[in-house]
Amino acid sequence: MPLVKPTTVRTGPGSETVPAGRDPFGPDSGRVSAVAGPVPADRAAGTATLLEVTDASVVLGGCAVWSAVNASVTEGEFVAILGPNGVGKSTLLKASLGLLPLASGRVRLLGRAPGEANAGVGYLPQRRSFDASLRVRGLDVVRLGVDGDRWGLPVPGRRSRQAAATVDRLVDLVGAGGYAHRPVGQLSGGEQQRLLIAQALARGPRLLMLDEPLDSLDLPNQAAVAGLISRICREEGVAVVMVAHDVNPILGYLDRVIYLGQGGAISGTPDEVITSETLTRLYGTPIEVLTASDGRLVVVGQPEAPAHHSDRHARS
Ligand SMILES: Nc1ncnc2c1ncn2[C@@H]1O[C@H](COP(=O)(O)OP(=O)(O)OP(=O)(O)O)[C@@H](O)[C@H]1O
Repeated sequence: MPLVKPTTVRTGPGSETVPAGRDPFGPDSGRVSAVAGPVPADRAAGTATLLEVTDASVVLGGCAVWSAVNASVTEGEFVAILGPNGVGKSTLLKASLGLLPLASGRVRLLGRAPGEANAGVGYLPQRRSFDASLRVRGLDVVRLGVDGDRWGLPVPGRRSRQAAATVDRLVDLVGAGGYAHRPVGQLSGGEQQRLLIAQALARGPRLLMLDEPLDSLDLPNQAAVAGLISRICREEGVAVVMVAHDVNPILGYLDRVIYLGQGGAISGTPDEVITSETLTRLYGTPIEVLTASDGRLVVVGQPEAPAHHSDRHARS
């Protein structure tokens, strides 16, 4: 029987999306300005359920990736999806977005069926990087998030100015002003990641879904990008669901974690979930969680992914 501890589901006032072409942070947007100060406490700590996964399962290539998963994300929360390689962390994001089908159960994203509300979600897929020879500027990468759906067609003057202003605000927000004019292929991994986060914020999403945004960054850059994501969550009121291999760079910022194991998931606060007892129960094998002298958590004995999942990235 899968080990699943359903998360608390709080209900709220439903959802809305920002129509394409409107400045997502403009005065009529209902959104918090990308350069404004902290959001009011009631907005940052809202009660609307943005993502609700109920008794869900996904089957890929004839094999169950996970089943009977329950999880939720509430407005303003910072939630990490954790677990070993191949356990289905990216699959949970993709199924939530309607990019992969559910075999059973239900997902509601911003109060709607998967795929119906994606304009209100900023999604950063796994392992995006730019070829070193790419001459496109960082600014243009962010701009693609604002009006990339127009496939290069010219936009009227006022909308073009609005889009440029939005790009400027987003570049400031992620601290990329010093290098956004340079070709993106020449930027460091951390700089590229900041620009991609700005792109994901371009439509003024209520929810950011980030798939291993700290992957392949060095420790100082992991800390800096983790701090940036937390600031976006707290100050802009954008909920964050982030897939991570290592919880340590984000541990101090997290409201909750969803820990995936073979057959199910457990969610709760990091203190509740990342314990020897809970992970041993999830994996059905002895797991030890050790705390290093600097406060970092080390999970010992975590099982590897099932063998049939070894070619996962080739097919996703
Ligand atoms: N399109 C697909 N067809 C068949 N199997 C797939 C497909 N996409 C993913 N899988 C399998 O589903 C499993 C879960 O993949 P997923 O990428 O979600 O894992 P993950 O936990 O995010 O892994 P990692 O930590 O390595 O990124 C993988 O082992 C993979 O082999």
